[in-house]
Amino acid sequence: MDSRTKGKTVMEVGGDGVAVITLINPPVNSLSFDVLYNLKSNYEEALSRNDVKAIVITGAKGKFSGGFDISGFSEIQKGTMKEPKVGFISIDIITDLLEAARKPSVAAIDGLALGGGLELSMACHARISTPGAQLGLPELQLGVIPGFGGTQRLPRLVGLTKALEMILTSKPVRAEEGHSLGLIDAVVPSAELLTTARRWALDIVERRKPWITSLLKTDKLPPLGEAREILKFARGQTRKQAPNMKHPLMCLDALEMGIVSGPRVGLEKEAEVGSQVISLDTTKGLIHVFFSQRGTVKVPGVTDRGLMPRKIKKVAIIGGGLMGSGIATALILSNYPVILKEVNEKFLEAGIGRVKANLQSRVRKGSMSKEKFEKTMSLLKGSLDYESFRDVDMVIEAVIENISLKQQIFADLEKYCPQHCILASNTSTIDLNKIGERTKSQDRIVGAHFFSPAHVMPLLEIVRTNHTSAQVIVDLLDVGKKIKKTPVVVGNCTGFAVNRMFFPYTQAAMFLVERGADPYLIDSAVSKFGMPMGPFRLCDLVGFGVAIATATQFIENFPERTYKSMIIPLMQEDKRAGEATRKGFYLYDDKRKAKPDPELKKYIEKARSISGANVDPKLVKLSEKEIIEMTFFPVVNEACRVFAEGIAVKAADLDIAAIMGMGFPPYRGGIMFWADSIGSKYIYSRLDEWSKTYGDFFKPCAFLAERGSKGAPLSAPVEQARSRL
Ligand SMILES: CCCCC[C@H](O)CC(=O)SCCNC(=O)CCNC(=O)[C@H](O)C(C)(C)COP(=O)(O)OP(=O)(O)OC[C@H]1O[C@@H](n2cnc3c(N)ncnc32)[C@H](O)[C@@H]1OP(=O)(O)O
Ligand SMILES: NC(=O)c1ccc[n+]([C@@H]2O[C@H](COP(=O)([O-])OP(=O)(O)OC[C@H]3O[C@@H](n4cnc5c(N)ncnc54)[C@H](O)[C@@H]3O)[C@@H](O)[C@H]2O)c1
Repeated sequence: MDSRTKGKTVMEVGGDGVAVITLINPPVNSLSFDVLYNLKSNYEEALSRNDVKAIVITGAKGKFSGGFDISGFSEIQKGTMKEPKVGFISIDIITDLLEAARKPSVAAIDGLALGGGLELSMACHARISTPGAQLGLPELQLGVIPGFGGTQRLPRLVGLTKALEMILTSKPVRAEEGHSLGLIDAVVPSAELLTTARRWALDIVERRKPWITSLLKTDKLPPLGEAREILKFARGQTRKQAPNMKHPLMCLDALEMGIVSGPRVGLEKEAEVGSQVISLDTTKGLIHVFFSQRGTVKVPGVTDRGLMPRKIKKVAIIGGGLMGSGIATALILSNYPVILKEVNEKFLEAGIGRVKANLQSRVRKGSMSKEKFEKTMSLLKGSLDYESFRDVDMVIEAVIENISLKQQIFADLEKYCPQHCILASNTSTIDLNKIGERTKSQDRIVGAHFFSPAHVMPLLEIVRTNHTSAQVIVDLLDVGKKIKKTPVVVGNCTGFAVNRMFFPYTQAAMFLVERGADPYLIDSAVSKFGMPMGPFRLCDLVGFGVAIATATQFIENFPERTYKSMIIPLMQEDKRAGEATRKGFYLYDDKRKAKPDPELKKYIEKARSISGANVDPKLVKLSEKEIIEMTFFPVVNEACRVFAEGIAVKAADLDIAAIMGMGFPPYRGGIMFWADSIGSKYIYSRLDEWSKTYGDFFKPCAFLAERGSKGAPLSAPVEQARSRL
C-alpha cells in the first residue's frame, strides 16, 4: 500500500464469474476516499468485463466496515482535504454505479457494518451476515448524518419506526435481529460466508433469488399521513432530548423528504444536509471526542514500551459502602472474582446487599436474566480479615476518606498481599504518597478513582505518583477496558483532574448567589448549556457531607483561590444536607422531584452577612451567557493549571475527564476544546476583569495569562520539561 494512501480494495474474479471486492483499511476497514475511489474503479472494471456476472463485497480480516473514515471529517473541517462534489459518493458511485448496475451485488458481512459500511451493504441487492455481526447507523453520535443513502434505504428495508430508532439512538442491532427485520437476507457461519454470498449473487443472476433494489422498495413504508405523524413525534422527542443540536433534525428533514417526494429527491437532500453538518461546531466537538476517547489509553512513556498487561485473576475490595459496592458490581459484571472486606458482619451484609441490589435492578429492567444474576453474584465473597488476600492480584481500597485509616490499611496490605499485587485506592482527594507513607511498595501504589455510582459512571481516573510503575498502569488500563470504563491517566494532586477542575464551578455558583444571583436561574442556565444538572442540584445529589469534606481539602491545599461560602455549612447545621434528607437547595418529594424552596433565602442572607458580601446589582441581573461564563471560565482556569502542571498529559484527556466525570456536554468537545472554541484571549480578559473587581478566586493562572496574551490555543501541548509526568 502506498504510504500516502489510506486503505485500498482488491478485486478477484473467480471461475464462477463472481468478482469479490475486499475492503482493506485496518483496523476496521473504514471507507476513506482512497478506498471509495478504488471501489469505484473495481466496479467500473467488473461491469465492463465479460467474465464477471455478479459482484460480492466483503471486508478483510473479519470486519466488513466501520463506516466512513472519521478522520476524513476532521480533515475537511480543517481544510486539509477537499470534500468531493456533493452527492458524488452517495449518488454517483453508490446509487448510480453500484445499485443501478446491470450486474447484481451481494454484501458478505462479517463482524460489523456500521455507518457508511452498512449503507454500502444496503445498496447491494442482498446481504449475508455472520452471527452476532453489529449493524447500525451511529452517525448522529458523531454529529454527522448517514450520508451514503442510509436515510433513504434503512426505512425502506426495516420500516420507518425501526429505522428512526436505529438512527436516532445510534444503537446497532445484531445480525440475528437484522435478519428478522429484513435488513439481512441470511445469517451463516463465518466459514460459509463467502461461498453463500457468491452463490446468492449467481442465484440473483439466474433469477432464483429476487433482485432487490432497496431504494425502490415501498412495502415497509407507512402511508404518507401516518409517516408524517411518526416523523412529527420523532422531531418533538429529538428537540426535547437534544435541544442544542441541529444535525438530528436535519437528518429527519432528509428522511422526510425521501418519503414525501421520493428516494431520489431524498438522496439529494441527504447529500446537501450531509455536507452542511460537517462544519457545525457540535460536529467538530463530537468528532474530537471520538478520537480523544480512544487516545486516553495512549500514554507516552507507558503504553509505548511494549509492556503487556498481566492477568488479574482475583481482586479484593476494602470497604463495602457506596463506592466499594459499586466497584465490586462493575468487576463481577466483567467476570472478575472479588473479595469484599468490611469491618463487621452487619456492614459486610449491607455491602453485599448493595451489590445485590445493583444487579437486581438489572433483572427488574430485563437486562439480566435470573441465572446470570446468580452466576454473577457467585463471584463475590465476603471477608472480615486479610487471610483471603494472599492470592489476590489487585486490591482497591474504598474506606472512608481518612488518611490514618488508609495508611494503616496499606501497611497491612503490604504484609498480607503477594509481592506483585497492585495496591489501589479510590480516594477522591488524598495524596497517594501520603497513603503509602508506611509501606515500601510505592511502585505498586496507584489511584483507581471511580465516580459514583461506580458501576454506572463511565470514567476511571488512574492516578499515578512519581513512583508508580509503568507496568501497574498498563495493568489498570487493561482492567479499565475490561470493565468497560474509559480510563484517563492523571498525576497525583489534591482532587486529581476531575474534582480539581470542577471544584471552582460550585464555588463560582456560591459566589454569585451570595452577591444576589438567583440559584435556580443559575441551575437552569447551566442545564440549558447542556450539563445534566446545575451546581446546586448537584450539591444536593452528592450530599453536603461530601461537599464539605471536599471543600476542606481545597481550602487546605489551595487557600488563595478557594471561595469560602457558609451557605452549605449553615444548611447542614439545620440538618438539611441535600436530597438524602429531602431538603437542600431544593425540596424533594417522595419521587425525588425537586422544587425550589423559598426558605433558601434565609441561609443565603445569613451566609452573606458572615462573608460580608454585598448584593451586586450587576450580578443580580446576569444573562444566561454571563452565568455560563462566570461559572465555567473558573473551571477552564483550573483546567489550565492542571494541564500546565502536567497532571494531565494531553488537553484532550481533560476533555474526556470533564465529559465522563462531570457530564460536560460532549457536543461542546470537552472543557479545553470548548475554551479554545471561545478563544483564550477572551477568557483571559474576562477572568482578569473579574479578578480586579471580585478578587483572587477569578485570577487567571500564569499559563492562561501567557496563552491568552497571544491568543494561543489552550490545548496546544505543554513543553515536556514542564510536565510532571
Ligand atoms: C462525505 C462523507 C459522508 C460520510 C457518510 C457516512 O454515513 C458517515 C459515516 O460512516 S461516519 C462513521 C460511522 N461509523 C462509526 O461511527 C463507527 C465508529 N467506530 C466504532 O464505533 C468502533 O471503533 C468500532 C465498533 C468500529 C470498533 O470498536 P473497538 O472497541 O473494537 O475499537 P476502537 O473503537 O478502539 O477502534 C479501533 C481503532 O479504529 C479506529 N476507528 C474505528 N472506526 C473508525 C472509523 N469509522 N474511521 C476511522 N477510524 C476508525 C479508532 O479510532 C481506533 O483507532 P486507534 O488509532 O485508536 O487504534
Ligand atoms: N461517595 C462518592 O461519591 C465518592 C466518589 C469517588 C470516590 N470516593 C471515595 O471512596 C471512598 C469511600 O467512599 P464511600 O462514599 O464509599 O464511603 P462509605 O462511607 O459509603 O463507605 C466506606 C465503607 O468502608 C468501611 N470500612 C471502614 N474501615 C474499614 C476497614 N478497615 N476495612 C474494611 N472496611 C472498612 C465502612 O464500614 C464503610 O462501609 C472514600 O475515599 C471517598 O473519598 C467517594
